[in-house]
Amino acid sequence: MFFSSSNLVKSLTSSTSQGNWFAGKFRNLKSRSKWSLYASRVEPYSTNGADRSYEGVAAVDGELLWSGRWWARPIDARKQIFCNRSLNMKSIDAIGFDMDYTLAQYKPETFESLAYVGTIQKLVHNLNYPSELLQWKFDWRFMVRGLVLDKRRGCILKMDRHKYVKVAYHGFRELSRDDRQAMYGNTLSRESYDEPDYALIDTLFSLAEAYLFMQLVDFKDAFPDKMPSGAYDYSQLYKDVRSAVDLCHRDGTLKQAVANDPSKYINEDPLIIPMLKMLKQSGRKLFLVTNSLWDYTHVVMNFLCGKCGTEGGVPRDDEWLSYFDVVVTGSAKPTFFMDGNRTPLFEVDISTGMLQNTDSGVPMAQIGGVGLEGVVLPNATVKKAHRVFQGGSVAHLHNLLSIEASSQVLYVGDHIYGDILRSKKELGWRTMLVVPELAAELDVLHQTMTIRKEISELRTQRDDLEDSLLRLEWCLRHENHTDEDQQRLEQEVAHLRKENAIVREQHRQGQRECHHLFHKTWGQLMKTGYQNSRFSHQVERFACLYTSHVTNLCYYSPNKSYRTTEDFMPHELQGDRR
Ligand SMILES: Nc1nc2c(ncn2[C@@H]2O[C@H](COP(=O)(O)O)[C@@H](O)[C@H]2O)c(=O)[nH]1
Ligand SMILES: [Mg+2]
Repeated sequence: MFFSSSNLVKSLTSSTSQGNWFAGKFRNLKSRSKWSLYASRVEPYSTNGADRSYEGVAAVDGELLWSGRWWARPIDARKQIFCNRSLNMKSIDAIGFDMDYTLAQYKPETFESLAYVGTIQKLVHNLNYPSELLQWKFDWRFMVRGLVLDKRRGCILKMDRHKYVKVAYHGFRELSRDDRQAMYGNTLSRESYDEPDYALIDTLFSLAEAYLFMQLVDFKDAFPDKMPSGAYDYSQLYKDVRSAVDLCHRDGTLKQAVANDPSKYINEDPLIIPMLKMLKQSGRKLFLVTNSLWDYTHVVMNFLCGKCGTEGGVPRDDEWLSYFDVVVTGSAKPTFFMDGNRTPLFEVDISTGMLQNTDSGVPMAQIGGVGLEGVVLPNATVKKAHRVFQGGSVAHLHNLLSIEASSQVLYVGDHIYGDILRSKKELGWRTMLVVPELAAELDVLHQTMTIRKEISELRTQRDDLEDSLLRLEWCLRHENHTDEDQQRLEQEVAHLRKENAIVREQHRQGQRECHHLFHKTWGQLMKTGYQNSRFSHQVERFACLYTSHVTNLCYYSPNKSYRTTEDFMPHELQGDRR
């Protein structure tokens, strides 16, 4: 027996008044102007490039560094370094950097478009895809990192940390909840959502190819007869796109264009040199490990660190090399980090690009490169002072840097798998992930603070309403009442059901709209509903630190002890509910 009749009446009265309160809240939230106000103020897409406009030119002389006059706490959230695993920088002897999308932030609107157009040209000219593809347009804002591409079904998915698919598109058509459930909802045979049937969109390099794949899926559905003979299924489309993209990276399509005009494709960053100087001054050894080859690395690093002004020209300048103790190009990460990797290490002659095998001493041409035209390499006088390598393994690197324990190394990269997961898992290096999308995400988080609080309150109200309803339904079914009480109960149950449906829908809609303020298709990068997204789950597991931009290191002492925020179990988040 749960209630006496008089208790029941009391509880009904309180439920009813709660219902009125909901109704008021509902009206309040129902006024769409509030949402539209936010919608109009918030850029609905996240952008890959963090907004750096607030930095100003003074940064060049170090004034904005943590040690400068302008240092202030708390640090602007967009510049903060967030900590998943405590890290005392005093124990770090060597700091390494990845180059592409870590030190060099590519401009998505130009660089990804270049990759998109180059890939289409290869599909049409090398793989017999119809020439009408050449007219296709690319929306560089559409795709985001963290999505999973289902090669067999031609779908793209966003999932939560438990690998439940929460948003799914086939081509550019969103799957209904029922279709999504039918395709991905079988809890008994949960997929790993990994290669070979799935591809993770975990680097910013993959956004253009994911977009193109979805376009091809729609195209194949609409015009199956127009596809080239081999493209009989979606997986084959994916393979073709992949090989076309791969070729763009290898044959100079992308790199020659960047070398011709770096400022068109790469954001300048006046804080790179102050950051490197500051870290070097602190006594740390600095190294660069990039998958890019020497000539391209020189172009990009020269642009970032050289004194080439804002015209986009790249005058000869070798100064960037002086900030690094060791530079490894063509590193073939993540294999570079693997235990037992026996890849030979070559020393690069930086003035000719020729390779010298460090074991046999036989000079040879750069492996894997096409030779970029118009790139001026350093002259022979500087080559003795700086050591640049190609290939090799982490064991070579540890030797070159005299590293005894891998926990003395911090590596900063952008690729969760290639840079972070392997170096952390295989080696135990400490890691920092650069997530440029974070800056825009933090902006929207800030702007939606009030609205998210209200949605969370609505969620609590929904749950309370549901509990009240379940309770009354139970009483109706299992207890004996006078006819009069029975009638009142039935009325109340009917009333609560209505209220519950309204609040439920209101909460669902509010949450959906709020998510779409982050990105109109995929929502918040780090969340799916109330759960962490698969992407943020990986960030949490493998990146000791994460931040929106590599030069945010400028705002902290190189001896800082980064400490994690407190973990919370659900029961600790009860607040004053007693
Ligand atoms: N051959 C391919 N190269 C690729 C692909 N995607 C990216 N890249 C190249 O890798 C490096 C990344 O450098 P890092 O500094 O981040 O280690 C850069 O040169 C890219 O062009 C690909 O699909 N195929
Ligand atoms: Mg990179």
